[in-house]
Amino acid sequence: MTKFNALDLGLVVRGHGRHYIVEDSDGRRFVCHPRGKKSDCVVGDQVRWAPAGDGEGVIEAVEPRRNLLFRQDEWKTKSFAANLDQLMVLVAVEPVFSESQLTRSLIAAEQAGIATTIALNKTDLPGANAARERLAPYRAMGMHLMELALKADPQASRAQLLPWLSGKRTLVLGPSGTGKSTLINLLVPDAKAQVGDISVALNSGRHTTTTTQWYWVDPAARETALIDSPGFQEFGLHQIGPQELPLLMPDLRAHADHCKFYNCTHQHEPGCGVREAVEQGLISPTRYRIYGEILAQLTAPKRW
Ligand SMILES: Nc1nc2c(ncn2[C@@H]2O[C@H](COP(=O)(O)OP(=O)(O)OP(=O)(O)O)[C@@H](O)[C@H]2O)c(=O)[nH]1
Ligand SMILES: [Zn+2]
Repeated sequence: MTKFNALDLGLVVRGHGRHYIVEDSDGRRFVCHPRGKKSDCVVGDQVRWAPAGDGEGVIEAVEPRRNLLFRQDEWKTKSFAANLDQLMVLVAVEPVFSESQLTRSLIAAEQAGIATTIALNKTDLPGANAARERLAPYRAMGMHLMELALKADPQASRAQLLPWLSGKRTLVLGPSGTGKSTLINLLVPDAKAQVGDISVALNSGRHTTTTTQWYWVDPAARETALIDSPGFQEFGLHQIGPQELPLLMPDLRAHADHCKFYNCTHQHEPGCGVREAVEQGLISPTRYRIYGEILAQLTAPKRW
């Protein structure tokens, strides 16, 4: 309990630098300023806030988060969103996706305790089988996979997506060109309107592709949300300890307890269960290589 409990609860649906768009329980949106550093918030946060007139308000406190998905580059933390029910990592047959970025997203979600699905779009293209093969190790490690053709077969894609999304708050992450706009437009009929006038009023309409966007798939009931996060170049995982890293990769984790040394880094130690599994073809060499790359970053001295 805080002294702010008597205040209204609002949902942060967008951030614009130092101010945020907060939606009240009736779906009205207000431009809010946080009071002090303590109320720094991210999209998806529940906040205690008070109206300040003229469609504006003050955020007094951020409610405790269920989870927070973020990336941690060497010096900078970048939050995607909070209080998520699930994550969709959207990749496509074309452009060919980076397995390193995919793996990094999965590791961050695993650490944050957020259930993840990999969705493969553009399965109508001839490269679909090659993409499926690249995703086979992820399926084998127990990941949930979904196949889509958002543009080529919108009806089937919609029918597949809607029950999975229903009643949930789903963050969509994925590289540029995979079909995120197509996805939003397919499922959110008034997407443009939801990004809305407030952004324009703030003279920050230009930020709409560089800031996380909250969309209601069902604007009347407001129970199903898609959260669209802008693309990124780097996905740092500096929030993760080197020992923790293999435990966040299900395929490595399955073999890590066969190692001779309890603190095995799975790099060059004798009697390493992980390297044995790679040699036996039980762990994908690409995944193992990516593990080594991330580990090197996590154990390197900080650059000054
Ligand atoms: N063949 C095929 N093309 C698709 C499909 N879905 C989307 N595309 C195309 O892929 C391209 C990229 O789609 P967008 O929805 O703009 O992708 P985006 O991820 O929003 O890309 P950015 O705006 O760069 O972030 C467009 O030319 C789409 O028409 C599909 O199911 N099959
Ligand atoms: Zn080992």
